[in-house]
Amino acid sequence: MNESTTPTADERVATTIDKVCAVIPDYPEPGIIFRDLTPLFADGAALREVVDALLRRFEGQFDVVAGVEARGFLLASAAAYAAGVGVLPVRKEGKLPRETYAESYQLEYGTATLEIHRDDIPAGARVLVLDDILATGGTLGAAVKLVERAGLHVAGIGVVMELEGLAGRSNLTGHEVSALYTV
Ligand SMILES: O=P(O)(O)OC[C@H]1O[C@H](OP(=O)(O)OP(=O)(O)O)[C@H](O)[C@@H]1O
Ligand SMILES: Nc1ncnc2[nH]cnc12
Repeated sequence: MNESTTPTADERVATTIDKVCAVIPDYPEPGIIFRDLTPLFADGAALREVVDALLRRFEGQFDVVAGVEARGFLLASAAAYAAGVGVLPVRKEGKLPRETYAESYQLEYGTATLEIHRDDIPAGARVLVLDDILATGGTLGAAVKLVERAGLHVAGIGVVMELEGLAGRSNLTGHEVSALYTV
């Protein structure tokens, strides 16, 4: 908390996230503490608060918003609409019909591959990459590599929640990473 008694916008958004996030032990497998943000997405005021907070941190620094399938799509399309820019969908493998770049990665509970179309966004565009959670950073690390392989510039990375103990930032060195809430 800051020194005055009035919480800042960032403190308020962190309180909102803390209040609405559901914590599910042993999902999807034993030993994982799953942080479920669907109650946040279901709450119009909370959704607006987090999207506005993410946009505030990167105002004027991006031309397009990338969202990582699936939960990142919810944030990216809302943010892109509010900022008046387009969306770059970073998809799980096998969903995009034209030529793609692909990157495989590990996450807290498995492995996967992400893809983007090679030519959806003009080279040189500044991309804000959004997702709900930064855990090991495997997912966002792969998304960043894809954006760069497409000749685009990563303007920054925004997440609602960072699971600090998993050191995901180590997969994202050299990039500005902003988390609204850290646990
Ligand atoms: O930092 P990491 O260890 O890579 O984990 C974070 C990723 O895990 C979750 O996605 P998930 O792959 O479960 O897919 P979903 O969005 O389709 O549920 C989450 O939405 C992030 O994208
Ligand atoms: N612990 C976790 N909770 C929710 N989503 C995740 N993605 C990776 N790890 C996660």
